[in-house]
Amino acid sequence: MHQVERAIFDLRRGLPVVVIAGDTHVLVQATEGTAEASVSRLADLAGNTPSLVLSRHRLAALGESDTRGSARLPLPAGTGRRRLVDLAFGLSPELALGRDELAECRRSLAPAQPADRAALALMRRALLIPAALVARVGEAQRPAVEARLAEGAWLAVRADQAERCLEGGIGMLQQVSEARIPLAEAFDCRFILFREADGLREHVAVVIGEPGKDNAAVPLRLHSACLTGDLFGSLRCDCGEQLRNAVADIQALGGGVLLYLAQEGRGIGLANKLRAYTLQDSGLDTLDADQVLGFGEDERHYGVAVDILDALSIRRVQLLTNNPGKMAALTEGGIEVVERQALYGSLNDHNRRYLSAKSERAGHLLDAVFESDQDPATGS
Ligand SMILES: Nc1nc2c(ncn2[C@@H]2O[C@H](COP(=O)(O)OP(=O)(O)OP(=O)(O)O)[C@@H](O)[C@H]2O)c(=O)[nH]1
Ligand SMILES: [Zn+2]
Repeated sequence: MHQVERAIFDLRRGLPVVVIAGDTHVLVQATEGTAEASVSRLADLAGNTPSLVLSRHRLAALGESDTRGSARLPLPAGTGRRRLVDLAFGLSPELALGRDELAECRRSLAPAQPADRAALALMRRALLIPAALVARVGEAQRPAVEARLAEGAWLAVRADQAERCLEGGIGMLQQVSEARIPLAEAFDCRFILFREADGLREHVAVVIGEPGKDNAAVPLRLHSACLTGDLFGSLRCDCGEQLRNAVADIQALGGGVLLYLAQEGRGIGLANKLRAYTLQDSGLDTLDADQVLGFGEDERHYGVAVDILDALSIRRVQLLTNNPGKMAALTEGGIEVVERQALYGSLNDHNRRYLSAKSERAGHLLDAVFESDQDPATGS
């Protein structure tokens, strides 16, 4: 997997990487941050017309609703940066491209090959827009590509390894360091830092008190990072309040654990969350905005949380959440969720639409938040 990690860095820097599937070498490059002439440059390097690999969520946003997987769209020669962005993550591709051209694009879609799926997995892991420029390397260009690999200018990764990069290195989490940190809401706290095998992401377990002493279910909060809400108190979400309430609730329950997970923006990363916010300002809700960018409604994987709980010898929990998906993920990972405790922030004019989309479309258990909102006795 070492090559895969290095490839992720190259892709984030805008360099091409070579994905090898069987006998085929495919040049892969990120779509975001591409230069005007990227498509023709890639065509020259590979000796073949590049395609754009789009996720099934982006395809759905383009009106291709019956697709089951990602697909590859051949790009006309001379496709420029603007057109690439319109196709990969533009808000109104039918306006930008025109209805007929969009229909033509949809007709020319081809099912994704292993190298294409590997390219998309790399983009996701790199927290880039999940759309990839790909070009199959022709026979004539192969020696030049191999020369660049040999001199270390480019990296090569195997498609099957790259496809697995989203799984993380299961069971390879490293417990790195820890310290006592008293918090305003809970004095007796230890912060324990865990690093994923590839060194790309770090997660923190905040252990409050001495949980699990008496074999009781451990009060547990899985909290996905939200820089804007947790740190700055953004009113667009309820994360900051939930974070502080979770610490206070765990303390009141006699101690437990809060996992602060590096899953900014439900796993799409801060750059994409900011893009999604801008899309929401033009009328989309939180799920549709992520879909325009090519993401599913929730891109988080909780394998890392299960690994941390294993490292802390926690098997039975009382989970503080409104998200049934978190309960299911823990159960699937072999953790017994004995009980759920709701955990709310408060409603305001800026987060109302966000919370109602989570409640109505993503199945989060937030009825109580909206009921109290409508209750005249509360004055809100
Ligand atoms: N993509 C995206 N992510 C968002 C948006 N608003 C908040 N988030 C992210 O959503 C995540 C919320 O995390 P949590 O509060 O742990 O999880 P949850 O799914 O709301 O579930 P519970 O709070 O446990 O009920 C954080 O990673 C935020 O950064 C948004 O509009 N778009
Ligand atoms: Zn938030």
